[in-house]
Amino acid sequence: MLIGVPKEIKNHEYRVGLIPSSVRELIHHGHKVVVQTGAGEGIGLDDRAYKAAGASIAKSAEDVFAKADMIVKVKEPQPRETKMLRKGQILYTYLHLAPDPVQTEGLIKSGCTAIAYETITSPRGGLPLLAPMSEVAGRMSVQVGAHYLEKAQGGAGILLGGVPGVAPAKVVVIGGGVSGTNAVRMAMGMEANVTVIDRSVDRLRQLDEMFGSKVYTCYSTLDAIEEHVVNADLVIGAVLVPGAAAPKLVTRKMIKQMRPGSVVVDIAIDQGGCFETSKATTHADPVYVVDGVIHYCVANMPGGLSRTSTFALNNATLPFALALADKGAKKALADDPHLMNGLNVHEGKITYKAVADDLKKKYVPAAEALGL
Ligand SMILES: NC(=O)C1=CN([C@@H]2O[C@H](COP(=O)(O)OP(=O)(O)OC[C@H]3O[C@@H](n4cnc5c(N)ncnc54)[C@H](O)[C@@H]3O)[C@@H](O)[C@H]2O)C=CC1
Ligand SMILES: CC(=O)C(=O)O
Ligand SMILES: [Mg+2]
Repeated sequence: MLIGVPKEIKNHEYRVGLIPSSVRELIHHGHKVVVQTGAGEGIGLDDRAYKAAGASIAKSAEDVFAKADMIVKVKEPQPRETKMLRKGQILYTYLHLAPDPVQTEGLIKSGCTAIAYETITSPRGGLPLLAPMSEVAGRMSVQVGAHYLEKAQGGAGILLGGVPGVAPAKVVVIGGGVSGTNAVRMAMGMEANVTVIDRSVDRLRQLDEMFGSKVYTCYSTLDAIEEHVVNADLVIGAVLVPGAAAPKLVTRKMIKQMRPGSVVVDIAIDQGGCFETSKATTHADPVYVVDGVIHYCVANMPGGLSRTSTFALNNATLPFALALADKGAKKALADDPHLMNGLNVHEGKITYKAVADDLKKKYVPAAEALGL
């Protein structure tokens, strides 16, 4: 199979779909790889490194999309990329379709086979291709939250950990999954006062065992969210209902009651966000203020730590890239129900139920769409 890697074009996105060592693995399996010139240069992976791994270098994204049987990317295709996709071509990348009718329509029209990293599952549970980026985003959320709490950034001028004799900041993490747990870990490390809210008691029990008495665990109800959010200095939104648009758990009224100069970081923004006041921002212009509260809603946070993130992502994506290349989409999907859960759109049909439901579109089960 010919595998193509275009340069990412989303704002300040320097991650790349395949690193040279992944290219080498694919070539070792008998495949060919074409990489757009400069695709990895933002993170120190230049064309020479790709050539040394056995890839050929293409001058443009058009070349890559025209030649490749499978496109391996990081972010959802931008409109000018979607236009280059075609029937029979595999697109393997993050998609986040539920809050994005325009992209979904583009993928339907293209006829391509679109496999979303974020809905592939694991026999051990969880979302193994989302997890590494959730780890990055969760850890980063506390770093950016601390930054925007600084006075010069518009924040309240509060140090997360306080100092002896001065109380630490109150950090509230909503959603205690992968990103939430990593946020908790960092906030604890900075000695903040940390509360984590989840709707899964099992998850709260695990967090309690993991972190002990230094973290307050709280069951997710409207009352609990309101009580903790209005008193917080930093709120991190980290919920997920896989594939579906994020529930709006924090209302505008709650935001209004927070102290001015407090900060909210909506990690869940790629699924539409869990604050009523959230709208997606970019690394170039990451924050805005609503009712005195700073909102950080960057939809590709790991893009800001692009080198670490690219290597972490490749560790998770490579096994499935190899399966897709070795067997072709249909057989690879048929052989592995967890990869099959990644199929979101195939030949014009939406094959992921939560996406179809959220967009009020027709759902066709993946096996049926593939003719299995
Ligand atoms: N902005 C960015 O750059 C990035 C965003 N993400 C996004 O972060 C979000 C979270 O991802 P993960 O941590 O991997 O998900 P996860 O599935 O590991 O954790 C989600 C948690 O949310 C909880 N939850 C669901 N509904 C809830 C509710 N009503 N109240 C409280 N808790 C609730 C679940 O019980 C679960 O523990 C996803 O939307 C993901 O796409 C991930 C990486 C980067
Ligand atoms: C998960 C995701 O959307 C990202 O890493 O950009
Ligand atoms: Mg505890």
